[in-house]
Amino acid sequence: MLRIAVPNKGSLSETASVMLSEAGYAGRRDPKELHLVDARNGVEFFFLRPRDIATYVGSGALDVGITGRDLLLDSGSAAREVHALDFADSTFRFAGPSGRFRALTDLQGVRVATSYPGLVGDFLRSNGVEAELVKLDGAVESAVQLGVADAVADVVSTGATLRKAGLEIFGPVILDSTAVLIGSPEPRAGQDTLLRRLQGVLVARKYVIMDYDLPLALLDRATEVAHGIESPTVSPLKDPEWVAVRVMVSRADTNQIMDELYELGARAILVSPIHAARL
Ligand SMILES: Nc1ncnc2c1ncn2[C@@H]1O[C@H](COP(=O)(O)OP(=O)(O)OP(=O)(O)O)[C@@H](O)[C@H]1O
Ligand SMILES: O=P(O)(O)OC[C@H]1O[C@H](OP(=O)(O)OP(=O)(O)O)[C@H](O)[C@@H]1O
Ligand SMILES: [Mg+2]
Repeated sequence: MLRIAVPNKGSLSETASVMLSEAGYAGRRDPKELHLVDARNGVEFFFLRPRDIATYVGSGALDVGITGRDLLLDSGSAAREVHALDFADSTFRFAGPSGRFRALTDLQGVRVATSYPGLVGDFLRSNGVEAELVKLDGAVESAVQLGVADAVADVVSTGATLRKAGLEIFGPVILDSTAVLIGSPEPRAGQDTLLRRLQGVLVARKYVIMDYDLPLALLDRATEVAHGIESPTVSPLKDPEWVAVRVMVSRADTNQIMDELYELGARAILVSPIHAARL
């Protein structure tokens, strides 16, 4: 049985569970449940703190897990990133009081508060900067105001938390992070099925199906507007001068593509969601 680590709390927990459920796996009924056997799918779930997941997977105790790329790198564990899962996107940045710091080198000799000392320590070392790391558990943005640090290094999404604390981003991007599927150093049996299922969920979220009718003579030009993943499906209509076309398009581009196809001469353009996919 494939043993899968899933975040039990925090920013990653809900979306990770929704993705697994869309991928056809059983979900826990009680949020306090720590272990769940899904015999039908041949997998076992362990609900753990996201920060600990890389440790379990890297040691080989569990086969795969869902965590943040930033947490994986911070852990220093031997687990590897298998695939990005495209949620909980964030950047990891340095920030300080407005105008106080400009460049990374300004951090030489100062106190930097973070809950990710592994990640930040590695970054500073590899850039030849020596700073004193102040390890905190969370709410790192308050550290400057409260006088325990001169700057912070933390997760930034909208930037609202930094702004409220009177801090300003400076220096290079430490990391672009997202939720990731991680695996133990040696790939495990059953891992590929989980990966394919999760990829199917990502495709279903990212793409829609577009159907439209079109004069056959315009097919090449319509294919330039929406070429699909491989090639559009083209079916005959009763009128021999017209065809029905089916193509996958990016959800984000849907309306722009509909406008362009309509301008070209396509009619009866219909868009439907994809519930599941295996490409
Ligand atoms: N505001 C945010 N937007 C996007 N991703 C975030 C945000 N906050 C945290 N993350 C991501 O979530 C992961 C951290 O998970 P964690 O469980 O610590 O979340 P949390 O909400 O901070 O929970 P906790 O309150 O227990 O610290 C990291 O990968 C981080 O990049
Ligand atoms: O850029 P923003 O959209 O404001 O989001 C970033 C904030 O969100 C997270 O905090 P969280 O709420 O998880 O609290 P924590 O710092 O105590 O973990 C993160 O640690 C930042 O503080
Ligand atoms: Mg947090």
